[in-house]
Amino acid sequence: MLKRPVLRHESLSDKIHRFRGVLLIISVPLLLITFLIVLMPASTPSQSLQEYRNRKVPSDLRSPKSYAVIFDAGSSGSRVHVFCFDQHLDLVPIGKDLELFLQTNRGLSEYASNPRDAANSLVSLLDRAQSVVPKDLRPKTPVRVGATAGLRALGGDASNRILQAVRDLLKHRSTLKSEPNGVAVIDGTQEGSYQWVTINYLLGNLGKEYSNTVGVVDLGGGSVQMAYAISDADAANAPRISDGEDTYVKEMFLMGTKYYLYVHSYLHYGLLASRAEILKVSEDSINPCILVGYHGSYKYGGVEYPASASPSGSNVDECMRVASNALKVNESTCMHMKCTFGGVWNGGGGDGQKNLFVASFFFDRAAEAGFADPNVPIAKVHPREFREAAKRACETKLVNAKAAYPRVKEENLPFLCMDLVYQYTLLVEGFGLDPWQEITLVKQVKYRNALVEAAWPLGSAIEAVSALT
Ligand SMILES: O=c1[nH]cnc2c1ncn2[C@@H]1O[C@H](COP(=O)(O)OP(=O)(O)O)[C@@H](O)[C@H]1O
Ligand SMILES: [Ca+2]
Repeated sequence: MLKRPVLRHESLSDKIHRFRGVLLIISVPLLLITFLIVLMPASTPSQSLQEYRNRKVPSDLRSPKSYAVIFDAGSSGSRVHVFCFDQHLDLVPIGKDLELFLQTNRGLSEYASNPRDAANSLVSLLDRAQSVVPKDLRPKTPVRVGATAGLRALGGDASNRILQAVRDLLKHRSTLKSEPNGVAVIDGTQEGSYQWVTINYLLGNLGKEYSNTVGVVDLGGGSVQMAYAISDADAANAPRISDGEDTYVKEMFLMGTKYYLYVHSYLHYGLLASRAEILKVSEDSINPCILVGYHGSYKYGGVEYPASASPSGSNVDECMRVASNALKVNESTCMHMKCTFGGVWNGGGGDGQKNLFVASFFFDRAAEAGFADPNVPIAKVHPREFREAAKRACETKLVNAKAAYPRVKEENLPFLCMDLVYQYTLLVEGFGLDPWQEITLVKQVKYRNALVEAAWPLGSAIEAVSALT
């Protein structure tokens, strides 16, 4: 035991001399720890997921449950997902469901000139999300806000001011744990790879060989992503990219397995953005994709495009020609072995792409057009069904459209032929799929007898939670 110091003035060197034994005992382990920290490689989030699954953490050292709150600030609406994981990184119920999922139908980018209103549009989602996380776990529960194509396209100052207002909101209105870069525009590559993780996690594919995983396509309002696992050899031969471009191949460690993911996101080619691209390439305001009887305009990203039907009505073949021009399928030069569209490498295909899970607007429009059952979360279809449905829609007059398509929202009716043609053209001419190949349209995936949204936030939650230990 240390002796009580006597009350007298000692010089620093006297003190060091007197406590040299203690100092030696303390400094040796400290030096050792410092040495280890310096030598340890910085772990990436995906590495930590592998470590998380492989490491045995004594259960008394960690709370048995970890929550994650993920906001998806999409171009056409904001959503919040709350997940709860056990120690094995399996989802456990929150109430009677496996996730809390809520949404608004106005994206943050629609409040471009008013960052405070943008942030306030998340208040009700935040309050509900926070209320399902037990109070004592809130300060340990990561909260992320990932903004996608809407803020990506808005860019610059306006986007930064909105993100800052959202950070302020989280700080003042919640006790959840903010991460340093937790409120941000996520890049398309991240969005695509999270979507791949979500679907393959829910299907129980993580940890299997790459050839037993499924590929994903996610058609949002502003952008569309494709992601699938490729072989080591294909990854090694992937085209080099120049500065400023997104890399094509992302390396991920998941459940003890290393994957090479081919990922690409096409900004301006989401379903709502594509309407603007299609209207831009038709010579005048007359467009062969618009239902006869419509004379008006289409507003996207703060710009208004004149949009009117041709007197002879919409026509599936002519509309396909315009859609194909909008995709620049044949126009741009392909510098790689094979391209999708716009000069983008196609990833080489292979086993990781043979099974495709196609999400978001593909499912919605197929259900609205009547060839996917809206009450079942998954539908197996063929790309040609989009063309067949398009043909029927293109032949419909606007006056009859409401009765023929009761599920379609009023504002989308004039564009139904355009949307279905675009979806077919994107799959077949853009991504090069065989019109007769079976694909799976997916809204939700069944996981332990409950349904979970087939969207990227779960992939982000898995990453956030695995980085906690
Ligand atoms: O959690 C989800 N579950 C099911 N569908 C979703 C979810 N999140 C987004 N979607 C689909 O994506 C469409 C809109 O895309 P979003 O607004 O996210 O555009 P973005 O991804 O281009 O930013 C929605 O209409 C819906 O079909
Ligand atoms: Ca989205």
